[in-house]
Amino acid sequence: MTADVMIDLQQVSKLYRGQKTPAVEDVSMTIRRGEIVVLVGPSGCGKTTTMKMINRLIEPTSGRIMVDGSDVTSLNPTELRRRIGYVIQQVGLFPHMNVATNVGLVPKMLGWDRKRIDARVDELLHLVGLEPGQYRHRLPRQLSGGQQQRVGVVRALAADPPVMLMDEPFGATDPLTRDRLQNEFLRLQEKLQKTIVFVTHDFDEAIKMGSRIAVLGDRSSIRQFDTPERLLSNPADKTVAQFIGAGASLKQLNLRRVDEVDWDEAELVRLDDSPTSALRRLDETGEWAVLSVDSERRPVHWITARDLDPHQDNLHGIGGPATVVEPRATLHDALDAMLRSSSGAAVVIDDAGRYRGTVTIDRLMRAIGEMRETERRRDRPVAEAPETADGPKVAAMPAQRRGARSTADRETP
Ligand SMILES: Nc1ncnc2c1ncn2[C@@H]1O[C@H](COP(=O)(O)OP(=O)(O)OP(=O)(O)O)[C@@H](O)[C@H]1O
Repeated sequence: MTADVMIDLQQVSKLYRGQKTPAVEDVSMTIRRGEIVVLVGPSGCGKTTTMKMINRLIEPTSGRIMVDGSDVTSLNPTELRRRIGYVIQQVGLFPHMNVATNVGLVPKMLGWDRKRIDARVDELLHLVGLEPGQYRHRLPRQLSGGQQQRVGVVRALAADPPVMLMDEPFGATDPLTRDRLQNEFLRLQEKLQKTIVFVTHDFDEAIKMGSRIAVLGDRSSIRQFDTPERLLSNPADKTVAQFIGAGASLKQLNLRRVDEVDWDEAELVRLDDSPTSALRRLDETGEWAVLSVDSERRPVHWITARDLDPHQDNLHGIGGPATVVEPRATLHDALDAMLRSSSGAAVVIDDAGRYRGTVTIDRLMRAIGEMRETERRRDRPVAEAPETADGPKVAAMPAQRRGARSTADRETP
């Protein structure tokens, strides 16, 4: 096993007691350090069984699983917990324990002293935007679903394991919260560089989260194991293509992020400004709307000439809502935000919610046009589109985006 490989499944099978056919049959897969590998496939195909064999929640019937060079069957439970964090959809927080106790559970089992555990808990809560003073003593039922999920994620990170297993970790949350949690997690991952196995039913989520995606068929057979870009552009067979579904080109909106396209500047007005001055700004600039911001420069409303009444004193409560996205959100998220505000623009904000720029529908259309053009170029004969040894070049995909991803790592068995 090379140093680059973190998890190695070697001809792994699982036959549950009393069953005639195995749930997982002869699966081999290598997962590299620092990548997020997503397992997707139809219900019952064996995703969860495959994942749970990695931390021995399920014992394989045959085959071998290596994690960071050690056979998992040789590791004792404490060692397994130290090396592998685990996050599940149902969160699995203990309801009678407060947030701090839940998060500190694994460090406590590992024998850390109180002070070290407390410091680690606070550090982790900060990391996911839960102010320790406010949240460490709350019980899980005193948190929203999204907050519970955040606590579930940091609990798995508590002992800083190099490997994380995540089983539909954001599945139980509403779409908006899910988007936010996904973005937050990707931001965390940029810093933490964990090796992650992630199970989901949702192909869009797979595209968004995965450095590579394994599309599984019956008994966890690997139909294709590839980068999201290559899965979308070169599905290995009809079944994979069907699974990806229609609109592969549009799905690529899940691959590009807001900070990879140019932003525009909105005309900003302050809430205390007068409607007359806002009208003047609209006239002078020829813009269809101005954006009101509060005293912290946080966006509030898009205001058009029609919204303005010169008899009012200020701009409080005037206009339609401005929907916002973070720089690491996908263009798909940005499109969602545009549609929700019907303003034709998503406002980009920083960590503190302050205005940074806008992504307009025109920019988005241009980005889609570029993606289409890249696809067309890719489909042309070799003489026109230079190919790598392993397949066609994915020219327009920014290579710096996710460290572990490369276009030359097709691994279709
Ligand atoms: N404890 C068990 N005993 C017997 N059969 C089981 C057991 N657990 C799972 N199975 C069977 O093994 C197969 C794979 O199950 P698994 O939960 O791994 O699939 P999955 O792809 O994760 O499904 P889903 O997406 O619906 O969660 C299924 O046919 C399931 O019925």
